[in-house]
Amino acid sequence: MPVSHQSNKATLSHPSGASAEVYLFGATLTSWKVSNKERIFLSAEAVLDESKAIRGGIPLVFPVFGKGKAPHITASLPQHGFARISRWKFVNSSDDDQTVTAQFGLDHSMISDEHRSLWPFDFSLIYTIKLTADTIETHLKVHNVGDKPFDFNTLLHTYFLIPDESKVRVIGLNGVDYADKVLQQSSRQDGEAVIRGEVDRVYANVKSTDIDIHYGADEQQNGRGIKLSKNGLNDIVVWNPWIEKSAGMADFGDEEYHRMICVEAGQVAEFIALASGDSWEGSQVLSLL
Ligand SMILES: O=P(O)(O)OC[C@H]1O[C@H](O)[C@H](O)[C@@H](O)[C@@H]1O
Repeated sequence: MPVSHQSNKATLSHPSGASAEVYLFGATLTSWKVSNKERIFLSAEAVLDESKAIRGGIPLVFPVFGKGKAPHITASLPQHGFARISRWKFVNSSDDDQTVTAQFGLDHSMISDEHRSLWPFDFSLIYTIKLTADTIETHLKVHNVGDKPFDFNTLLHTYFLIPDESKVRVIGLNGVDYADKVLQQSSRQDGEAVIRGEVDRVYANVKSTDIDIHYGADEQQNGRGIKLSKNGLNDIVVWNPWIEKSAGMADFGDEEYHRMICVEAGQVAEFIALASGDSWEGSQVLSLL
């Protein structure tokens, strides 16, 4: 079966051997394997019992990035919103010669009463995952099905599994202005982004559609890296928690920062306003470099 189900997750299997795993909790993609190698980081300490957001994979940020700021209505929502901590439903699957597709859905009737009272809008999200022999696409559609407009942020918070954080290079951000959340200042990227300490940056309006994550280590064994191609998503967040933040996270191993980098495509620098009846779409395709 190209798409098989357990009570809490779906597995996509491509005839080439590529595969992906998606938990209904958050519609969090937790694994993407190509050539028998895992490409996505999932913490060994991740909590998978639906009591908190999954640490790793591709958590879906919606409708707010980080903590919302008063007086905006998202101010009382949990960090990164409710989509990643809500149970989605499986919508359907299909496959043809090239592609295995699975769709997941979340709407206002499915979130907790608390979240619905804090964010009282009628919305529908459709998350489509398309797996080919050597790529994976994750596509989000947001539909305002109510009679009031709403604002939202969204982000595909992708954790990449990398061989060595000290060697990774993120290319495609040169000359882009970013908010540095560690130094609490604005800067402009000069050349490639690297990890030499805690990094938490929001790059706004990234013109390049392609962001290349070069592993820079053991190419023979690991491959060169991953290309992230974004569509309809303006911003890129780069995050590595480094030593102290890692030690402070219960669901993240102290040394795991060596083996991950988050490069996250989304709409977070500004809210998107969605009028009644309107919809919005954004996606990314991951491929091997
Ligand atoms: O710990 P979480 O709520 O999952 O957030 C993890 C990280 O997400 C993003 O990358 C933010 O820019 C970071 O500031 C945040 O620490």
